[in-house]
Amino acid sequence: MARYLDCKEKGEVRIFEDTDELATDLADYVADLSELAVKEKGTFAIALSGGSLIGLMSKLCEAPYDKTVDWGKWHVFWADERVVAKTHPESNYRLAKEGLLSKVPVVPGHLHSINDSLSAEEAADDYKFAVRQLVRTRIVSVSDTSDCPKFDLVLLGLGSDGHVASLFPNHPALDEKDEWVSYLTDSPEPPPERITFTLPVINAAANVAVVATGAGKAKAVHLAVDGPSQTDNFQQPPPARMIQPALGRLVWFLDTSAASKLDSYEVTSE
Ligand SMILES: O=C1O[C@H](COP(=O)(O)O)[C@@H](O)[C@H](O)[C@H]1O
Repeated sequence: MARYLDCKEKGEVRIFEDTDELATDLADYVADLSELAVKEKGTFAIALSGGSLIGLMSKLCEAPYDKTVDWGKWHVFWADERVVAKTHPESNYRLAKEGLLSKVPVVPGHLHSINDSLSAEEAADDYKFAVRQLVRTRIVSVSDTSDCPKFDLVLLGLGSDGHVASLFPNHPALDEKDEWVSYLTDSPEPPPERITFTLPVINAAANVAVVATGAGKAKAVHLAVDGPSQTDNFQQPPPARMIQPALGRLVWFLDTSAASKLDSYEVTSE
């Protein structure tokens, strides 16, 4: 049975007994947002991350979602990508293609992956240009408060160091205020070359979900949701704590292990 915790500042926190229950709720959540966006504007612009998130989305390939989701209206982006060939084992595109996108009828031309023949810097510029074209043609909405794209949903994983997308603790990419896409050549986790949506873009989304499972993520979840204490001595809040959609809705999907160090929420329903 899932527990739902609510906090005005840090969004809704959903805690599940196991990853199977989490995956079922996550599939419902994505399918509902897809239906709403398609009804309202004719497309669903979703940004995926890599890592364990993709395995947790696998129920979307199964009944009823394989038939009920309007896959033809999906436009898929990557919140972060490793600057490697699309066939490389570290490619987030490859992970999503193999684990999800090759199993559902998404239109191949609606998969907005990076140009993997460019350098990290060029790939970031190129991706920003590609997103800009899709904002111009209204495939992706525009934020009500800035010139940023407003994705219908940005799905994020969470690193045990608190990173989201490829926004790592104390990295200068976290300070980016103007660019939509940043590049890294010094990622603390391999591979070193990556591109990532910046905080202004993630925080302009209509919906952001952070998905984390396992005890290895518990400290990062606590620091992101409850916030660091003074004794934690952080130069800067962990990246996941900086996910604060301006007008959008933030939902955390956690299993009990990842939620086990949370301290500051009151259970509102069961
Ligand atoms: O490097 C990355 O890590 C995060 C977290 O991955 P996980 O396997 O620990 O869930 C992921 O969200 C991000 O997209 C990826 O590039």
